[in-house]
Amino acid sequence: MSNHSKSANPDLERVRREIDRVDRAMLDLIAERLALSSDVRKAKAGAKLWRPSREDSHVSDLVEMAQNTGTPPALVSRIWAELMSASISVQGSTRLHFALEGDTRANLSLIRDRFGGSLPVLSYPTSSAALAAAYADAEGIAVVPAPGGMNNWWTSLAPGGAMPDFKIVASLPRIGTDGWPQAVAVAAIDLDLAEGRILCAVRGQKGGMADGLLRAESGDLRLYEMSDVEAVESDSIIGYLPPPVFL
Ligand SMILES: C=C(O[C@@H]1C=C(C(=O)O)C=C[C@H]1O)C(=O)O
Repeated sequence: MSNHSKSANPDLERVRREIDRVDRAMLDLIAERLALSSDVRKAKAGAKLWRPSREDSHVSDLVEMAQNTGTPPALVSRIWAELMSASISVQGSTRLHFALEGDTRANLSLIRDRFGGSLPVLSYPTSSAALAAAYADAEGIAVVPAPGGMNNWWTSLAPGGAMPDFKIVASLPRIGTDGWPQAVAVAAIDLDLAEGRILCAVRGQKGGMADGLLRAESGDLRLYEMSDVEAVESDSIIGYLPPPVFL
């Protein structure tokens, strides 16, 4: 395209050429990153493609590195959400199955912030429908409202429930909150327990769990957030949320 301001504003032209140079370099780096993802796929050989704990700790490291340059954490999280989902979509057929109450537009933007725009998104009227669809899908991820209040779907993850190998594995939003998330992602993934929040479902503990933060209850089941893995019965663990990344 011709540019009439070319000679009129040499400073602007110079800066634009610099931006073009940076963008070309980024394009090459993106291609290089996507190519590495195909190598990861081969190396994984049958294991689950999506590793939320790797993604969250990676974004957390990047946010820390970006502190020196003033790049906003939310931007780092969103850009890498796009890059990582793109690499998963290159790798396989991961799909998101969501049921979120309230404003559809706000819910979709919550999902986009965590998963980017590359993965197929299917919506369902209820959390249990979204969970069932994700459960029946080999690489499915359910996105449902965080446990608490009327949200009792988590009881099916508890011992004796219908989906004992399903686990709560990620918080939405990923960053900007130190409290309980708005929504969580649930998938059949082995947990990598680290310095985060361990979620346990226990039955009939009337007195509560020492050091546990009660997050939800339904019938005689209670969901506690624990910080000490040593204090937890391993078969009560129904999820793990990474340490929050602050804005
Ligand atoms: C590439 C991998 O697979 C997925 C994609 C990632 C990425 O693009 O950085 C990170 C974690 C996984 O969800 C990996 O496990 O490293």
